Amino acid sequence: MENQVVIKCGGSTLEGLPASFYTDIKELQDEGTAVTIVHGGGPAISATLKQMGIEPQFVDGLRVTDAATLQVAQMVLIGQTNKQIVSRIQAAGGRAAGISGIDGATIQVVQGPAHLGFVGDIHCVHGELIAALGDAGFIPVIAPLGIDGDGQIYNINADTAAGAVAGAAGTKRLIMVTDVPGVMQEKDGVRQVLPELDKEKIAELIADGIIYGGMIPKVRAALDALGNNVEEVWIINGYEPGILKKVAAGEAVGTKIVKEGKVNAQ
Ligand SMILES: Nc1ncnc2c1ncn2[C@@H]1O[C@H](COP(=O)(O)OP(=O)(O)O)[C@@H](O)[C@H]1O
Ligand SMILES: CC(=O)N[C@@H](CCC(=O)OP(=O)(O)O)C(=O)O
Repeated sequence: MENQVVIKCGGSTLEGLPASFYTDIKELQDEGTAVTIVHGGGPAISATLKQMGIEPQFVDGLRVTDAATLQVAQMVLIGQTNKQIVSRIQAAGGRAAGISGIDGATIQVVQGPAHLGFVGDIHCVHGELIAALGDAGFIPVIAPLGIDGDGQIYNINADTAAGAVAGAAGTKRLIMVTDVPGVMQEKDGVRQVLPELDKEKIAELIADGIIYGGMIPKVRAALDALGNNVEEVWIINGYEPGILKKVAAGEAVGTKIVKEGKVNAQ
């Protein structure tokens, strides 16, 4: 299909996404857009870790992943979150198939920085399994785990995974669905959405602590995707009814991440 979109569903939103969100995904597919979903599940992983008496730890929005944490991440991402999304798309009348980046070595990684433990740096994306599912009429739903050349499994931030999948597939649009209306900054005492951001502005906002935590991997993955020929990256709020259709129609919603020097005056 000509028209491709990767939609990253953040774990922050999964419990609260309206049924219409999944109907919109099905309709986009019906209208001829090849939709691939990459999902997170950070809050659910953290909740399970806490139930087990393990305190979650993050560095710049990335989870420090020891062997026990990796097991929990696999259990939650594959066993819980992935199937939740697949079942909701199917309840909306669509057909979806859940995999993780482990299957078909779809997301090939190497060990990332040692202090993060089993967190993979993406080496390459093998898109054959995603393409095969799409060609057979299924919406691929991908959990953010990867595998190295020795068969070791790694945890991957879902924003990073989505950016890499979009870049490898030559996708036009990457839509990051989260629980806030976009990247926000306080202006005149009011928190406002920044409609456009480029690399320079993002670096400034991270340095000033205005972009922090889980928003850091999101904006970094957005910039990486633009560097890999993805044309448009959006950060939007999944709770807003009809938001996917608004993006598809080119309406100005959320924050659009643009290539360096292309930011419009605000
Ligand atoms: N400048 C910012 N504007 C909006 N949200 C921000 C900003 N900086 C950090 N955040 C945080 O990033 C969160 C979204 O990232 P994350 O929790 O990882 O969500 P997701 O699970 O959707 O990936 C927001 O809920 C907010 O707490
Ligand atoms: C390495 C790393 O941070 N992995 C993430 C994977 C899930 C994720 O990214 O979920 P969200 O999109 O909901 O944040 C984690 O363990 O939380």
